[in-house]
Amino acid sequence: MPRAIISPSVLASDFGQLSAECKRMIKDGAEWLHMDVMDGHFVPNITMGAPILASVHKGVPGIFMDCHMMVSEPERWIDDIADAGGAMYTFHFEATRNPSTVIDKIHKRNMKAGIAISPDTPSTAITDEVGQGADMLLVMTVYPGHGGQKFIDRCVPKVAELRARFPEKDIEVDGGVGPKTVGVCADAGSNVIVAGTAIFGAADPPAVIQELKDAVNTAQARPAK
Ligand SMILES: O=C(CO)[C@@H](O)[C@H](O)COP(=O)(O)O
Repeated sequence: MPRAIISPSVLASDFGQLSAECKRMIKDGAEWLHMDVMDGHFVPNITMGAPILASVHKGVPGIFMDCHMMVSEPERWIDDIADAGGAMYTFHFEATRNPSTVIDKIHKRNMKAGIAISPDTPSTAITDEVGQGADMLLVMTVYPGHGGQKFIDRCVPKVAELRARFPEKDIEVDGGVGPKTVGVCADAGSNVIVAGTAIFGAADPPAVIQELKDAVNTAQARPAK
């Protein structure tokens, strides 16, 4: 089973202090930083693009930028994000007709490729071929576009379905995930946990990061049913 990874969503952070907040998260125990790139078209919100990512990459040595591309034309930004230092490029299944082509292009730029599904997309939309070609599968547990939303429970069985088909892949969950909801995600087989509000809004962020990691490690240590 892949290792536990906590990827704080910087959407909930103080954008003016982005590099400092990313540095703090790494010090507090985060493996990755989840960078929410929104284009105002695929989702009803605009956040940041390659120039900001490049600046964060420069200011935070060793950062693994887990770039969640909530954009309409995922192929269009691959070069820019690679040049900015992106490590993982996760695009939405709903935004392309050629997921395998997008995955190939991401790999050609030496980034890991993730494919995301929104709450209304079934996990079975990700074929065995597409899933095997990707490095990570992202199950959105809120509708993409904003931080601070309520976790949607009905998305959890999709994690289990994907874990059964892809035992070696990273499976990420994102949206409304925190100490109260991480357990069901980890039990279903998710090992990459994105949390924004739950970490950035906490009185003790390192404790929350540890709690999320423990939930994944505990679920993985349980004997298979
Ligand atoms: O991409 C998104 C939402 O579109 C997520 O990354 C959220 O930003 C996570 O924030 P919380 O739900 O944990 O506050």
